[in-house]
Amino acid sequence: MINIALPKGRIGSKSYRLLEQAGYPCPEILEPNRKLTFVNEEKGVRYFWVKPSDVAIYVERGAADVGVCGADILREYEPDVYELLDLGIGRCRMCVCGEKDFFENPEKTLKIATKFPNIAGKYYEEAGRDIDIIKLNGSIEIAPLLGLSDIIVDIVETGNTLRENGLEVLEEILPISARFICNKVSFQFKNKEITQMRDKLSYCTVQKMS
Ligand SMILES: Nc1ncnc2c1ncn2[C@@H]1O[C@H](COP(=O)(O)OP(=O)(O)OP(=O)(O)O)[C@@H](O)[C@H]1O
Ligand SMILES: O=P(O)(O)OC[C@H]1O[C@H](OP(=O)(O)OP(=O)(O)O)[C@H](O)[C@@H]1O
Repeated sequence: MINIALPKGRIGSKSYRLLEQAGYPCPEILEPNRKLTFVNEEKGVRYFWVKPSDVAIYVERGAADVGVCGADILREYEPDVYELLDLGIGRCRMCVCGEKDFFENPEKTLKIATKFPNIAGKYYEEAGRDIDIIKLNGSIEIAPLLGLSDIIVDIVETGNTLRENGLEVLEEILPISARFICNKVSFQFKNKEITQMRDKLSYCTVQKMS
């Protein structure tokens, strides 16, 4: 049995559809609901729906063999897992954003609000910039408007949230998409099944792009 952790939320249904196309359906799953685990005995898979930021924890600790996780989470928490495939869904960008007329004073500590302190910290560390990171859990775009921070480091997809709040992208840090990840021990002991799943997913991903 292969245990698969899927993220609830934005990329949840898309991830499941890909797995379904790859030949791993669970008849009971229509949309994520209050039941959080689903088994398809015939195909030998068990799905779990968990918080997007928890997928990597389940996989790293072996509670799930494989999972679908955004590259933002992987770069932020750096879990000890294998990244087997870029699934090409959940595309967005990690960016530095600020007010349109933002002027950076290099003499002053730069205040940065973000959900991603590790990504933001590393980015500015490389530039040798003196920074103060303010960790928030959501509605990051409000921080510069209220003077809590000078800028933000956050995910940008359509850019609508930035526009609606009078902000813009100042710099792009990294492109993001969902990845198929795998527990290191499972990759050794369930190698045949997991490799087969990766290959079938890869085929579906390529088909989707062409
Ligand atoms: N506009 C977007 N905003 C945030 N994440 C996005 C966006 N577009 C794609 N993603 C991807 O979708 C993943 C899941 O995002 P989602 O918004 O469902 O969860 P979340 O609200 O960030 O998680 P949590 O509930 O744990 O706070 C992200 O990790 C990212 O890789
Ligand atoms: O470019 P866009 O398409 O507007 O998407 C980007 C927005 O979506 C995410 O927030 P989310 O909706 O997850 O809410 P949050 O404020 O609770 O993080 C992200 O943090 C941005 O605020």
